[in-house]
Amino acid sequence: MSFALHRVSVHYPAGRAATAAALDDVTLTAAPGERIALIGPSGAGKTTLLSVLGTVLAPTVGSVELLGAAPWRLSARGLKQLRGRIGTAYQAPPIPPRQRAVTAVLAGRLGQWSALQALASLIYPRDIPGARAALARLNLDERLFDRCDRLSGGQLQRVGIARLLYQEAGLMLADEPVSALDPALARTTLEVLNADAQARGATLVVSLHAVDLALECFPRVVGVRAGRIAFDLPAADVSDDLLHALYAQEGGGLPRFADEADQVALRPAAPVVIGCC
Ligand SMILES: Nc1ncnc2c1ncn2[C@@H]1O[C@H](COP(=O)(O)OP(=O)(O)OP(=O)(O)O)[C@@H](O)[C@H]1O
Repeated sequence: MSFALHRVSVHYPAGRAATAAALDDVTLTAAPGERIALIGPSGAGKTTLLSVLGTVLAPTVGSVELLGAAPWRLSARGLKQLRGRIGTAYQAPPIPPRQRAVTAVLAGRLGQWSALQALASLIYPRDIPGARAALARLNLDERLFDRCDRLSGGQLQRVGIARLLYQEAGLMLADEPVSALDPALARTTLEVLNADAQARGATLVVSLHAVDLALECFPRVVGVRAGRIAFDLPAADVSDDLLHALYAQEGGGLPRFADEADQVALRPAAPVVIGCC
């Protein structure tokens, strides 16, 4: 098993009532190599779920197993090692503004390097060809030595994804990783992530605002609503009715990347041609 969440609930310490748990009794498992899209309305709990999978958050209730380990029973050293095997790409990558793209990408392996190696790499990047290759997969290698505060939002997202690729984690997580990219680039980028996970047998879990990208690019789609799993299905089995129920509170429109004019027919009548993944 790549991960197993059993009856996991998360209550943020801000003093919310028990009925407003960010995650509410969630059970979810994935085998190695599975590629999963998380979809659901704003506030549904997608980021919270990814935070539990990334060991950023411990559940208030329930058990978590990640890559064969129970993270919250590990020693500090064991937890650090586990975190080195789990990678996350963020919508707004937490990269120091003055950091160069090469250093930001190499940071993907900080958890796998000794403190000395990590420190030395901050002074002189220790694997420039590796960073260049990761950026090249996203057509960004010409920005290798650029400072991150001189990149656009979309370029910065791709640096964050290059860092995830460079890490070669067994469990790859991404929270809205292509929100700043145009549709064509978003699809290509998701294709790269999927291909990487497939080639290495890694598990990939990606939250997406755009339902059409989720259905086109991922074999398994998990709908999250009000902190619960609304459905967990092969993409081909996700019906328009399920999607409209998932997004009912959003006024009926389904969030998608493709042209906004076509809000009604989310799914083509014929099977989706997966130009993506
Ligand atoms: N740090 C926090 N403190 C208190 N409540 C929080 C915190 N982070 C999230 N929440 C609440 O937890 C619930 C789930 O939030 P979460 O960010 O996981 O949803 P999401 O599905 O990722 O939303 P979005 O698509 O808008 O990013 C929401 O009700 C949110 O208000």
